[in-house]
Amino acid sequence: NPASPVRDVVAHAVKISHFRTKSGGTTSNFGCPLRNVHQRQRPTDAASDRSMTTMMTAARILREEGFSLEDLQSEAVVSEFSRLLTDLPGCPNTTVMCNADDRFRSINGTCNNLNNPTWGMAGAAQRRLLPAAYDDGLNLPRSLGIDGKPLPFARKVSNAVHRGSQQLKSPKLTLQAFQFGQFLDHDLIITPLSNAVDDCCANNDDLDNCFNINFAEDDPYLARFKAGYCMEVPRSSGVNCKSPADATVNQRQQINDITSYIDASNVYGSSDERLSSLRDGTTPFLKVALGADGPRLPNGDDRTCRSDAANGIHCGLAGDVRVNVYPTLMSYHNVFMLEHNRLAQRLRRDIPNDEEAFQQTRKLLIGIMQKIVYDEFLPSFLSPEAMKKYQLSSSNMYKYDSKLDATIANPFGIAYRMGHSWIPTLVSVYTKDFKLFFQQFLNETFFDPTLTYIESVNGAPSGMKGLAYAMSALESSETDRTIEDVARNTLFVNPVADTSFDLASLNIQRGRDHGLPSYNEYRKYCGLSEVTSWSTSAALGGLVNHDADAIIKLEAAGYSSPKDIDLFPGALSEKPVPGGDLGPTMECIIGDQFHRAKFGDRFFYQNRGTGFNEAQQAAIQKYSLASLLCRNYQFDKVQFPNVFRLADPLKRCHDINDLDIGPFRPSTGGGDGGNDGHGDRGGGHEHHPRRTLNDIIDEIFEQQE
Ligand code: HEM
Ligand SMILES: [Ca+2]
Repeated sequence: NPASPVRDVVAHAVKISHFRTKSGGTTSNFGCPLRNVHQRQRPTDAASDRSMTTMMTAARILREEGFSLEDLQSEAVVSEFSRLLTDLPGCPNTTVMCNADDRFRSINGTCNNLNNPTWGMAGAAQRRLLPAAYDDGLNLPRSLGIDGKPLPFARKVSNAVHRGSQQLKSPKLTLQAFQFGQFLDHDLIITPLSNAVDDCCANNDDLDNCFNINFAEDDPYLARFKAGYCMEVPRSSGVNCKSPADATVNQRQQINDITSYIDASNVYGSSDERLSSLRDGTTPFLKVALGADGPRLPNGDDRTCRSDAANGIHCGLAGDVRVNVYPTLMSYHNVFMLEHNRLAQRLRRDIPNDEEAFQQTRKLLIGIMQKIVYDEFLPSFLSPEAMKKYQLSSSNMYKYDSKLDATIANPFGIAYRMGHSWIPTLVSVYTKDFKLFFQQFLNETFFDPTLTYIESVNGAPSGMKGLAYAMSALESSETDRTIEDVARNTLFVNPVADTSFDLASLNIQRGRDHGLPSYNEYRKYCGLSEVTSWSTSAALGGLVNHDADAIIKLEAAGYSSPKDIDLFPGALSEKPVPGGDLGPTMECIIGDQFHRAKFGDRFFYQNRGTGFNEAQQAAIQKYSLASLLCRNYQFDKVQFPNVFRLADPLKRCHDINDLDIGPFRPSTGGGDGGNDGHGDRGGGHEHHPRRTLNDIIDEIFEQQE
């Protein structure tokens, strides 16, 4: 009877675990660079991570004692774990109560799907497309190939596949695509890291919590990565759950800490607490700080970036915790926050109730974000075939499908890192007429908001705006398997500690950490041919999706079988689908996720009941990111209608219409005549005798124009 030794065994494991992790828990800023990126949102997480470790240790002991994987799924074992380990992170429970009449989406994504209220919520386990391929079937990272030989080191794959000619420019995409791409990612997913141990390099063998990238040989490109160097990689936090792909097995699943819907959670946060830290009291506005060049993102905790408070350089605060990672990302957070306040200023005149005005503004901004994603961003790099297959264009008929789970797919979190290929070598600040003002190596600016503080004096652009001008003046890096050395060799470089990171290696390692099966398995999942041979003739014959060079590089990476290739390097090496920038496996994983984020979102802007009516939809569809940038950052001219497309002509902002706010007014439903882009700014105080900080800032803003 497998139940009888359970108590003893689990108790034993608990003891071992407490001994091992007694020092764990707190994270200090700039200790572990990756923890700074993936900052946790809940204070109790370290305890949950330790309980998870205990459970996994106990599971291993049980297996050594002859328990099968199936025994471990038994009610007796599962309930004993939950009894002893009160902090054991649970799978999302399904007892959330919903009100079907709620007019606005919840802040944490619950109750979007009324039959499955936890779908897409913040804190949900990521959705698997295929059963996990953990070494032990439960928890340990995928480290072995199909013949049982170890997979090549992630860094070795990175050197062979992702290193290449630097600074090749995309012939199609402006740098706006790169930055909006990351900003959008930060609306969709953040995978929290295990906090069970503080120092992963000192706990290299603790595979429950750490999966460092180790070097057994001299690295050919950087002395820093010498034999024995440990690139510190905490594992993603685990929850012990069943996945939809393999509903019979409880196994380690990864979490998404933010809402999976495109709901501007990067602007508003994914919890009430975060929203209330961002909102200006109970007014319809978001908080701002008063910068030298007008309102800007409010100040956050100065320990969350390389701040310099003595010189007025502060970290920013936004809906997503990664706002400070990189200055142009911050510039995007900033412009969407400003847009919220601009729209709120216009809407509040007709909506006297502050809460209603806030929610209506939020809903409108989300609609605008969705329009930009589906009609501007995705078609700038997905093939027409994928756009059609996944019905991504707003011109497709819309019908909400309550059977579609929009929860982020685990492999999407790896595949969508294709945007790392767009990362440029330099971060630039340009003037309004697209002349270079300042340039710096991108990796020198990580976690450093200084560039956003450049003041607009003596011909200088303001920092937030100048970063945005540069993104229209420049190209993204070419969409290919090459990742610039600023991210591949010197990501988060620390010359004092003599440490550095490689983003490509991390993407590969993270896929193995999550137990993602090989690239070949995803090809099969997507209905594509298998990768069966290294021979270039076979690659060119049977595998028309590969360029010959790619297959040689993948072989040189040291995989013993082509069936072992990891998802990220394999899918990023594919030959693009005609008319698009990505190969068929990327398009399959990314296309399906965006299909779900559209048709599986009950509050999608095109869903008439809960979204917008026809006139409102039409107004949103006429608006554009180009116009939004014009209004808030006072561009002179910008690519129009699609800022992501290099080929689109530069149009003067003066000639680009503002959003027609008329259809969003509750009573009139008529046009507002505000299409000159200026007409609707002033005089918004009649209905609101109390002047908010935003009113004052707005006045300053208007005086400057
Ligand atoms: C300055 C540019 C960028 C830097 C420095 C950067 C850095 C990072 C880092 C350090 C991680 C975590 C890696 C790990 O621990 O596994 C990450 C994750 C990720 N990145 Fe980037 N990235 C950048 C741009 C982009 C872009 C342009 C995109 C997409 C268009 C993107 C998509 C993603 C995605 C989807 C993840 C996974 C997020 C999660 O699950 O938590 N990133 N990035
Ligand atoms: Ca979201």
